Amino acid sequence: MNSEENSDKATILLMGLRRGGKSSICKVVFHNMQPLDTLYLESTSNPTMEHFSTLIDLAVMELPGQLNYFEPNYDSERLFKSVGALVYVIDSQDEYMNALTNFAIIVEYAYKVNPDINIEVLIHKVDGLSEDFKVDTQRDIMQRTGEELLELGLDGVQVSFYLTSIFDHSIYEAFSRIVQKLVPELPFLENMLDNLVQHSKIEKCFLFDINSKIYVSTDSSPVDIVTYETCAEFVDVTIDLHDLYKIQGKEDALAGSTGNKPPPEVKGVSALNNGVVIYLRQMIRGLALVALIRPDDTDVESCLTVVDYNVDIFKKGLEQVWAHARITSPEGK
Ligand SMILES: Nc1nc2c(ncn2[C@@H]2O[C@H](COP(=O)(O)OP(=O)(O)OP(=O)(O)O)[C@@H](O)[C@H]2O)c(=O)[nH]1
Repeated sequence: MNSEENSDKATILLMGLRRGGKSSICKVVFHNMQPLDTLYLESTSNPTMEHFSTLIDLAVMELPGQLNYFEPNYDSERLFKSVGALVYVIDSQDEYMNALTNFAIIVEYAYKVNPDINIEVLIHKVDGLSEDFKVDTQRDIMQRTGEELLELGLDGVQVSFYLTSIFDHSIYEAFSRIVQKLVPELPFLENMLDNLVQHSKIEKCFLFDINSKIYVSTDSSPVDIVTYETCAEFVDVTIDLHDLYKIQGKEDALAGSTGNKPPPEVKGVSALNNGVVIYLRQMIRGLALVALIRPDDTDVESCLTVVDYNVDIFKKGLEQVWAHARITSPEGK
């Protein structure tokens, strides 16, 4: 593991006991694998590291459940020092007492070598639990974790908990919040989005990473999971449609008819049946802005003209702020 390579990246460390769901989470969120296909994933035996670039250069490292991080020839200190967030996956469908003890030991060590580390717990595979049982499990895990940490004298450590499953949007929502904590420009971005919302009859907007459907920022109004799902699905639909035209574009290029025109910007607008208009525009660095617009008594055309104008300004703002920011991913994702 080359820590020089990732020292300037926001690194997320994914840990947990065997079969907890770590590889599945990586494959589904970052590689668009269908959730059911994860049933056949082999157990991971070596640490794996993946790099992604959105607004920040992000690395996600998965440590296999059977690895002993504290054996002398494993450089855990260097590892934990270079990490922005420790994400610990707990299988909620399994007996989790061992996981909680293991988690507390890891937190004790991680916090000692890196007090700035964000500690996040995914109470995972909740698709198998009834609504009541979900709440009980969350309460039980939070309480027991608190007790374990208290015993180690770590009661001041902040831990965030998320209920997740790869079979719905909860895993994307959790990762969005985890990644956002690692974006230093977040308050500034939120401010820009709030400005956009105020001046454009927008109800809610998200800045999505197109590949993973993680949102790297949103305006400051609360996020409702249904709204997030609608917007994430609209990203998929718009990109699929755009890809159809991309093939057409390639054919035109072969026929020599497109010249040196830049590729067309991805854009999509659609009316939902509750009077809301959903709007998508491609931004920089593989991002897309998705907004829910409520035109009310204004006519839709003039409302969209204003939105277009304001989104242009927002995009220029993003370009200026990130013009000198480095992007290192060779794949340019
Ligand atoms: N029901 C349900 N099953 C899941 C979920 N996420 C993962 N699984 C299943 O859990 C099993 C183990 O998943 P892995 O991703 O291989 O677990 P891991 O933590 O990477 O395991 P190791 O590589 O052994 O450390 C697989 O059969 C997945 O299909 C989930 O959200 N819900």
